[in-house]
Amino acid sequence: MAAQLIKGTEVSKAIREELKQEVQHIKEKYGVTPGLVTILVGEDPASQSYVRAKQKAAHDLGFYSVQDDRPADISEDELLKLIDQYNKDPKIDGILVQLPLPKHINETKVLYAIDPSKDVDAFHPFNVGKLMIGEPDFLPCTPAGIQELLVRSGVETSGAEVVVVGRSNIVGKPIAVMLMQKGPGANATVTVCHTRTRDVTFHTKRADILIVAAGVTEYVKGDWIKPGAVVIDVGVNEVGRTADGKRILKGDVAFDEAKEVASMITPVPGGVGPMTITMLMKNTVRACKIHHNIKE
Ligand SMILES: Nc1nc(=O)c2c([nH]1)NC[C@@H]1CN(c3ccc(C(=O)N[C@@H](CCC(=O)O)C(=O)O)cc3)C=[N+]21
Ligand SMILES: [Mg+2]
Repeated sequence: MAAQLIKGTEVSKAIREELKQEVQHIKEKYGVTPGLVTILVGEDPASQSYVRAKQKAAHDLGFYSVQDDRPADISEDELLKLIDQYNKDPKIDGILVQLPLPKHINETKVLYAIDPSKDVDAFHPFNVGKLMIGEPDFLPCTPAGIQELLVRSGVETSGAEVVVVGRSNIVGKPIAVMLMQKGPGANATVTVCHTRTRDVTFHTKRADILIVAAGVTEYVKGDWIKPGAVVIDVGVNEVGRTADGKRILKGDVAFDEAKEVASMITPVPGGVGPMTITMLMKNTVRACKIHHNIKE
C-alpha cells in the first residue's frame, strides 16, 4: 500500500494565498509594506538558488524586498556593519543572512548582530530562548513548516510518539522543542536521535511521527519505519544534475521503500522545502505587524 503524499508545494500555495490577502489588507488599512532583505555572501550555486526562491516569494506577495549580494571575501566587520544598517532601516522588517557563511566569518557573531525583532529565521539566542519557554515571537522556518504540514494534513500530534533524527540548531532541536510544548499541533512525546545514539532503529521503529533531518542521503530505510507512521523528510541532498543542468534532489529517507510502509510521507522535492520559504514570508509579515503595532 502506498502512502499518501504530504504535498508541501500545495500547502505552501494555500498559505501564500492567505498571506497575500493579509499583505494587501495591511497595505490598504495601515499604509505599510512588509520589507525583507536577504543577504548572500559568496556565489555558492545552491545558496543562490534558495535566495532567488525567497526573493521571488517575497516579490509575489507584494513585499518590499532587497537582495544584497556580497563577495565571499567580505570581512566579518563589514558584514556586521551591513546588518546594523538594516537593523536601523525602517523599511526593513526582516533580515535573512543566508547560511552557510565563508569560514573566516563567525556565524554565531553574525546571528547575534541581527535585531531580534527582525530575526525572521528565529536563529538569535533571544528568539531561541523565547521558543524554549513557549513564548515565541517567531517560529524557526523549517520547524514551523513541518508543524504546519502536520496540522493541515490532520495528523494527531497530541500524545504521539515523535522521533526526530538530527539535533541541529536549525531543525532537530527546535522541532523537538515545538512538538513537546503544550498546545495545538504539539503535546507530543519526543525522542531526539543523533550520531551517538546507540540503537537508532530501536527508536525510529517506535515513532508514530518520524522527522528526519540527518543530512545524509537516504539514511532512513523502509524497515526502520513503523507501519502506518507519518514520515517527514527534511533532507535536501543534491545527488547530481540532469542533462540540462537541473539539480537532482534526494531526501534523508529512502523514499521508494518508505512510501510502502508509511501512511503519509513528504516527498523531496516538494515537501518541507517550499514550506520553509513560506514560513519565512509569514514571519516577515509578523515582524512588520510587530514593528507597526498592528494587533489584528
Ligand atoms: N539563514 C538561512 N535560513 C534558511 O532557512 C536556510 C539557510 N540560511 N541556508 C540553507 C537552508 C536550506 N533552506 C532551504 C529552503 C528551501 C528549500 C526548497 O525550497 N527546496 C525545494 C527544492 C529547491 C531546489 O530545487 O533546489 C524542495 O524541497 O522542493 C530547500 C532548503 C533554507 N535554509
Ligand atoms: Mg515597514
